[in-house]
Amino acid sequence: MPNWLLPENIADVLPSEARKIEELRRLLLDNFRLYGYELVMPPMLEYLESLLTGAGQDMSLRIFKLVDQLSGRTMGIRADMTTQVARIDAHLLNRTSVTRLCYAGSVLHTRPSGLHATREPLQIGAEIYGHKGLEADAEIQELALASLSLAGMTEVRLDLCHVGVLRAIVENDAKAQKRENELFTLLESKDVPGLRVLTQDFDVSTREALLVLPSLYGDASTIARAREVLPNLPGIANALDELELLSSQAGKASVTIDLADLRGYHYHSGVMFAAYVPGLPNAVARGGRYDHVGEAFGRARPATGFSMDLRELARLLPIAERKRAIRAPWGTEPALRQKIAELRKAGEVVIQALPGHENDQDEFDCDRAVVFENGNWTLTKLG
Ligand SMILES: N[C@@H](Cc1c[nH]c[nH+]1)C(=O)O
Repeated sequence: MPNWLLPENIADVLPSEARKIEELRRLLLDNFRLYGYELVMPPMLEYLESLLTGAGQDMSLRIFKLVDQLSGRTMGIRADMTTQVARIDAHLLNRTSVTRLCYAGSVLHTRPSGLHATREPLQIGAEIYGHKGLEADAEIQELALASLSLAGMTEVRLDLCHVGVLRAIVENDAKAQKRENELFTLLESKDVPGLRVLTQDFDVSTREALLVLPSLYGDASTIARAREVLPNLPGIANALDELELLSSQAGKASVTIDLADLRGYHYHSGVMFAAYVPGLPNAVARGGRYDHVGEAFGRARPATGFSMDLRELARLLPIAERKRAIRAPWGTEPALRQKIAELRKAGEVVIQALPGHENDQDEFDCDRAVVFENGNWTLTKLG
């Protein structure tokens, strides 16, 4: 095998793509800042226990593991930055007020999350800690949609669901409680025959509610349908109220309610959303409430947030136009160097041609040049 081959679902990012990704990263982080989010940079790897704290069991399967030569302990490479940021909020910042944090960095997945998905997403996201009301969820939803709009996505579908519905159904039935994880898996894949088998000895009302969940899918009117067919439990009513409010605040995005869509990491505790755009089978952004992660770190803090993969998002954007640039000769003469410095200070790309490579500026469109004319270095247009 040639030694320049990369592992499956791992890829280099070449110049034009890298530029799109980087421009998007700056645009989104700058926008997060306008909403008051502070940037944090958690480490690429940590002790495994810490990465697993508060995260669902599926997280362990997603994490690459290695041994720390200094401590002999097992370390993991992060598969998701959200729980790392929750750790920062819980332990390092120790604030009692509302804290808004954002981040951007590579994560690694042992397996790709979709057919053509990369195993090294470039995750960018924002999280709010310290507010348990729906207002924080609404802000996160707005920020996620604003981010997609900034990235040029005009057609967005927002799938909303709520862990509270399943939790309320299951809490009522001791047998169902013991099988909660299996229920999650079957509901995620909408495996109704599997659900029928698993729920055989559950309470009749629990069973009926669980079997109807996969069919509670569709536009916002699904909420009214759910109120009719699901048991009248306070947890369910509350979850449906929350979904109703958020679906009314989705702006131009088209809203779909899917009460069985509990995909993603199993740390979410309330409303969850996934955003889809044409051309991408996997969700382009995911988010939701996860109030118990901070608790697992020893400091209960309500939390909600969203994240997305910049690589996936950038793939959907048109190829960036070649940037205009200025060609300059290579030289050490002070007047030439000063002219070049001035142009760069003014934001121009100036590429000094190395001797013998005068026409090698693939990435750039050199439409001007610095030339020596009448005793001065001046700028001239190239035809
Ligand atoms: N990190 C989660 C989404 C999320 C961010 N904050 C809360 N939820 C994911 O990638 O699925």
